[in-house]
Amino acid sequence: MSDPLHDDRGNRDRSITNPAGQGAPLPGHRGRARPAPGGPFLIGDAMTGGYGRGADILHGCTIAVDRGEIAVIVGPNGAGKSTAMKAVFGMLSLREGAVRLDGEDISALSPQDRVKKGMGFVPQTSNIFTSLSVEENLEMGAFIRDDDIRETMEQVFDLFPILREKRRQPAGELSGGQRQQVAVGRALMTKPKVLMLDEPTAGVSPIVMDELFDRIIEVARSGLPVLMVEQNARQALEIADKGYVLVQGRNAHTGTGRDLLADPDVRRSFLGG
Ligand SMILES: Nc1ncnc2c1ncn2[C@@H]1O[C@H](COP(=O)(O)OP(=O)(O)OP(=O)(O)O)[C@@H](O)[C@H]1O
Repeated sequence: MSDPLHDDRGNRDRSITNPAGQGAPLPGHRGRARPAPGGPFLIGDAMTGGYGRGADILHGCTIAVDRGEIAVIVGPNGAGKSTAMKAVFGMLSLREGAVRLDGEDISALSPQDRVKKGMGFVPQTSNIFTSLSVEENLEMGAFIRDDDIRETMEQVFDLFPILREKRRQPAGELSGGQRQQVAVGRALMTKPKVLMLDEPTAGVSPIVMDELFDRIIEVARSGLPVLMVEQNARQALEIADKGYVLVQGRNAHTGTGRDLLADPDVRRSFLGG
């Protein structure tokens, strides 16, 4: 049992405490997880709202992530998972509820201003520029910065070594899993304080999914909280410190990943028994 990432059943260790000396600090690194002084680090609190003038999609829905955590949002198709993420990122206006980042109410800010406040958001689709090279995509990711971005780019290449190898290739020529790495890397280029991922493993093979999850764990271990939506509920809950099951825009179940995986109700309704 010398591999720190696996337990004796071959499962990944879900704790995200940074083992001493392991790995270089990642973009947004803030050291070891500290307890939150006033509520979660990022919270979309009791959010109610929908798109434009349409009917409400979210009904008092709450999602949050704390420092040092991976929080995962799961639920059936159309449950409002992506909508909840978009609401936290400021892409739809809420009729009720609030979004707070590090204790500050940011509900009135535009998505771009939320990026400046430290949100890194990777949307589900159209999350890279296919005609630009990998390196150019990463440079575009740093658009809000006017300091030297080389160190951050090196950190992204350390996290995703294949991107260093393919840095001059058009991103559109990469495999699905590699494109997702570009998308996550782009978000990391802003040196965010929290990373939000909408279905980072959409359309990739189980092996690639596992690898992406490993990298996401590594990001979280570096001290950067990760809030993500996932279709692969069981696998995602296995790496989640906190899980939210949404149904029809409402919180149906909330708990640690482990608790939700063990909950007979959750198992029956969402995990196929
Ligand atoms: N841009 C939009 N304009 C209007 N309605 C939308 C828009 N995007 C999503 N919806 C509606 O909001 C509801 C929730 O969709 P959403 O994409 O948030 O669900 P989801 O849980 O992420 O589902 P999936 O797993 O299928 O992606 C659906 O009824 C959908 O039709």
